[in-house]
Amino acid sequence: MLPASVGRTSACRMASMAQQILHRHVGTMVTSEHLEDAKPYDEIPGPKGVPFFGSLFDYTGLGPYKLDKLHEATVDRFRNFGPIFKETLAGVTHVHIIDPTDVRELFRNEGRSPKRTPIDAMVKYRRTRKRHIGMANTEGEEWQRLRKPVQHLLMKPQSVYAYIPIMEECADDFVTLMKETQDIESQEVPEFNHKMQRWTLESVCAIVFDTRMGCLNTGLDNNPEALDMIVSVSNFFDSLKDLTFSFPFWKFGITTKAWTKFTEAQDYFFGMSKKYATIALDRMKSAVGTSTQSESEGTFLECLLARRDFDIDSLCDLMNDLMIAAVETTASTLAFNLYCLAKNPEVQERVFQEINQAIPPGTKITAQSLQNLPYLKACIKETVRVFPTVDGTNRIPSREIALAGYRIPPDTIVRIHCIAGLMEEYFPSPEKFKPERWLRGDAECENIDPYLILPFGYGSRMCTGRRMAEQDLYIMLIKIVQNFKIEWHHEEDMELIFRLTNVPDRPAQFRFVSRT
Ligand code: HEM
Repeated sequence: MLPASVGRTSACRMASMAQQILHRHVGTMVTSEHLEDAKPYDEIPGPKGVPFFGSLFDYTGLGPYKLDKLHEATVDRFRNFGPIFKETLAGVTHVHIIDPTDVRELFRNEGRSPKRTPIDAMVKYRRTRKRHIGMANTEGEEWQRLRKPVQHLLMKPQSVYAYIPIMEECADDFVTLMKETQDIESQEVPEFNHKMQRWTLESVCAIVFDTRMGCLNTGLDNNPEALDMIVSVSNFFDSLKDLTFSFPFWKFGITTKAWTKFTEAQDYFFGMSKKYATIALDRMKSAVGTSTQSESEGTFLECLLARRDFDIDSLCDLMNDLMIAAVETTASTLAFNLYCLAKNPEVQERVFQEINQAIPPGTKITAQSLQNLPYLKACIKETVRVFPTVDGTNRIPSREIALAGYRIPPDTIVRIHCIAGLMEEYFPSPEKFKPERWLRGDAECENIDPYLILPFGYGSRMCTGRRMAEQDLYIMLIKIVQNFKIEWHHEEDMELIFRLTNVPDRPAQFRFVSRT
């Protein structure tokens, strides 16, 4: 189930890397306090490359790697160069780290307003529309201002529990859609990848837009708004990929087909956000005096609208950012989870038994019942280890620090990888799908370094949607496992490919055998 390159390196290179890792854990730990002992930045190893382009050609047909198998290339780079390497691609240099000691050190030095690289195409689009570049792309005090209210509404467990009923409603509708569209003979659900995206879109909009869009209705033709939203989301991701992986004409103001698609999709999102924000605002105005209007009571949208420090356009951009960040990541994570359950029937059976006990058929999901699903949660963790939907994040330290024994000057882009779980140098028997290792009390669990696998990033700038995504996944998996036995009846395994995030490399055509 693991990518082919894992475990392919020579024994000699692996032994040397294992030695380095061991030395770094038990030997003198180089931290920023040890800056004076650290080697110069220029000595950080890495591929040589050519002027300006760097090692870009390694990822084209001319080189050893494939861009859509970026995680394999990165594993190989770490094996060749050790736990830190430096690489230039098209004029931009990144330092890459993987060792938890270095990851901890970097986050320890990230300061109150951690800096991360923005998505340039989104910044350009927002600037052409004379709007704010958005929380995920901004930094400093402005980032803090935008993040604070969202943090409160999306990261506090109590706030996220309040979304359980609406998430359950969406998950029930998704199962109904599956049943209505399932092919009787093959028991597959046609276009299942696309349907999973419709589910995440419906669920995130139900919370952020405060409305049920109807993306899970069978007869979408009668719902042009939902249809346009689905098409716009898909156009947005396709065009963002085109803009990222081809020559950036858009940076020079040249309009291409991809740029037009990209801007039209976002104009559509903005229009929709404005429509639903206005509806909520009108509702709040007409309710003045009859209900509480506060920053902590009401729906997600009402709480944000009640704040005086948010103008309506910034709020709409924030709604779009949340929707964009949620759709593909959560849908791919669901696909990989279903795949792991299908490939490991005994694990699936244990999940089924646990769900049956915690949430007997016919009962509603509650915050309390979600506490009683340790094995399901361990399964999700194990799936994310094997299939990291987001392969990492980055930070740009504002002062000089030392990582892996090298000096890192301020403003260097340091990429933190989330693929250590695929490497035997860091993770025991990585080829085994073993949720048990994440169960509290398990000897292996106690030894997993908390900085080894950070699928949602870390610190004050970690994923704002983490709790929401996890809760949505628990609920969706509960519903699917309650209703179906999931089977993978194809000869070939599912793998991940890089498309900005890591997504399944093939249609997620499972066989769903009804349990009723
Ligand atoms: C399985 C699903 C998801 C994964 C794996 C994921 C992963 C990530 C990661 C790795 C980051 C970077 C964090 C860092 O730099 O430390 C991030 C940022 C972010 N995510 Fe997620 N995410 C997921 C779902 C969601 C959802 C559902 C939402 C919204 C409802 C969301 C909203 C955001 C936002 C707004 C940021 C930028 C935060 C900031 O810059 O302050 N994500 N996500």
